[in-house]
Amino acid sequence: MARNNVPTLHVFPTPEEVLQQLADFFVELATRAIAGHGTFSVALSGGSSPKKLYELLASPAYRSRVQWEEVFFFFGDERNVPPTDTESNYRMAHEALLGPLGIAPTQVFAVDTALAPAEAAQRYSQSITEFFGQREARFDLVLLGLGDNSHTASLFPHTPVLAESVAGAREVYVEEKQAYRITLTAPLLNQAQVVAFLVYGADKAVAVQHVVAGEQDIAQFPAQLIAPTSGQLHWFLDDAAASLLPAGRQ
Ligand SMILES: O=C1O[C@H](COP(=O)(O)O)[C@@H](O)[C@H](O)[C@H]1O
Repeated sequence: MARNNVPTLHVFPTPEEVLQQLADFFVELATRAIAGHGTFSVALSGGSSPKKLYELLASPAYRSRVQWEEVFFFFGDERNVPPTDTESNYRMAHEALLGPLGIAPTQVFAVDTALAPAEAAQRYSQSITEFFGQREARFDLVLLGLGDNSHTASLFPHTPVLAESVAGAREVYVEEKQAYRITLTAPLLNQAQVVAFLVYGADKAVAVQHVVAGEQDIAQFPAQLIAPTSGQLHWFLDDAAASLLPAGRQ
């Protein structure tokens, strides 16, 4: 099946340049959102790629460029581990960004992994709904990464959560990890004003090719589910990750 979801690609020679451009983009979106409606809500990605972005945002060059007390942090997905575990997405974000910036706990919405996965997901959905109140749950920014198997958030290939039609958080058992995860669903991610993927490194090139330019096969390439309903979709890539995209799309 042909696909008509055309994202804006931002491709730079090195990961350092990609990180800087995405940090600038973050500042611009935060400034605009805070000027427009007083707050900036962002769903953070986990894994290893965004750590350097978070460190950059917390660095002297960036920390004074955002009104951090108006920023509210959520997580696109979480591993079913305690927040002290080295696998925890919360722990990584806390060490690289939230802690160094001294973000107040009231501004951070973490998944409660002390609960059973289904209950943790249900409570997380509820916290998101309560945060947005009467408004549609629409993050100002969703940051996403891409696994080399084309998963994003914890939307893994061939998992039942890919068929979820309700905007919220869900638990998912990921066979290849032999573990539960909690993930925001594609309908919720797609309600965002802006979705930005951050992907760098040659080991992601095949996945980028499948997701950005391949035939649609969501079961195999779940990141193809990400197509904001009325928001914008951006991919921040380095040359290596973009190297297999057709000419003219790099
Ligand atoms: O497991 C996860 O993987 C993806 C990609 O992570 P990376 O380590 O390859 O950068 C990430 O976006 C997701 O949040 C995380 O839980």
